[in-house]
Amino acid sequence: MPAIQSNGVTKRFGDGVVALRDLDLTVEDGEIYGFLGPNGAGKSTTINVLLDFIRPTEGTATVLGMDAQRESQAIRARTGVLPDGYDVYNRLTGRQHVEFAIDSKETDDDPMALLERVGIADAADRKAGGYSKGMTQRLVLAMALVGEPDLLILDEPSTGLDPNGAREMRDIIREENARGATVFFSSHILEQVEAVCDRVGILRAGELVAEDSIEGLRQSMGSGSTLTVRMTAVSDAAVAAARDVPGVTGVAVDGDALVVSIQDGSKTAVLTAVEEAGGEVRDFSTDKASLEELFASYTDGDRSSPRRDSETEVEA
Ligand SMILES: Nc1ncnc2c1ncn2[C@@H]1O[C@H](COP(=O)(O)OP(=O)(O)OP(=O)(O)O)[C@@H](O)[C@H]1O
Repeated sequence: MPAIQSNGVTKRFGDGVVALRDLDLTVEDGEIYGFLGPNGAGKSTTINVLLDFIRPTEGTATVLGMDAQRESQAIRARTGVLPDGYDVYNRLTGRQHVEFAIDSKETDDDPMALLERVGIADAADRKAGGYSKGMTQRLVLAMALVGEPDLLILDEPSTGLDPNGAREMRDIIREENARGATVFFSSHILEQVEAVCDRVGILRAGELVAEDSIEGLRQSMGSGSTLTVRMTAVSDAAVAAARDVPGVTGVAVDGDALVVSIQDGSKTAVLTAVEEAGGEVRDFSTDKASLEELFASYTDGDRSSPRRDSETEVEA
């Protein structure tokens, strides 16, 4: 049974904004799934539908095998949520926030142990209204961890965190997953996703445009990698030989180096061809398509504007 499944979910807001368009999403039990997309792609809207904070215009979703609309309370009892822009209670302390979550979920967690885990134990008895952005994010994470949830849904979990905080967040995601939790998190910070995810889905203007492992996405994009071959001297014969290798999509000369765009698997063939053409290879290196390029290739040209259509529905 998948941990999350959406079937043809469409969400229209007023003004004809189509935030989600026929979204079919499957997150398997036990995986860490990164939900990527530029601003306005529909990530938070998806999460809000899964948690029944908003209702889809069309389609259905299940979470932990339960209907997202009809069984939302039972879902939330087994899910830890870090929502986008959670408002803390200014006059309650961090410890009181966690105690509140423990009472709501009727668990026997130790609030201090949770605050320790997210790195804000020393601020436990300060009012949360005085917390910095990153401290607030850590506090909300501590609340999400209450009760060892089966599923963690984290909306942009690294927002406001310094590099140490972002690393600690990744560690916690891995620990929770090792304990058995499924983790679904949204992000536009690509390194976060690459570092921890089993699979990623890329959302663009409310549609899932790609879904795979990072490695799988790289391969399917077909941009392969760039092979830089440093030579004693670059000859026309070496350039021609490299160009003739199947899988080579481009060859440029940069000083004493050949810069060859290749599909995965063509590297050895290029080196052999260059040497057979009389070239002397001093050394070589490969650069994979960067994650930034990968992301841009799926989302370019539509950073913020969702599609619009003529049908409108005003959100209650
Ligand atoms: N309550 C609402 N009323 C009207 N439009 C909305 C509402 N909530 C979201 N939208 C619109 O739906 C689209 C998707 O927004 P959403 O917040 O889901 O994107 P996101 O991928 O989470 O973006 P970000 O990375 O900026 O948080 C946007 O165009 C947004 O303006």
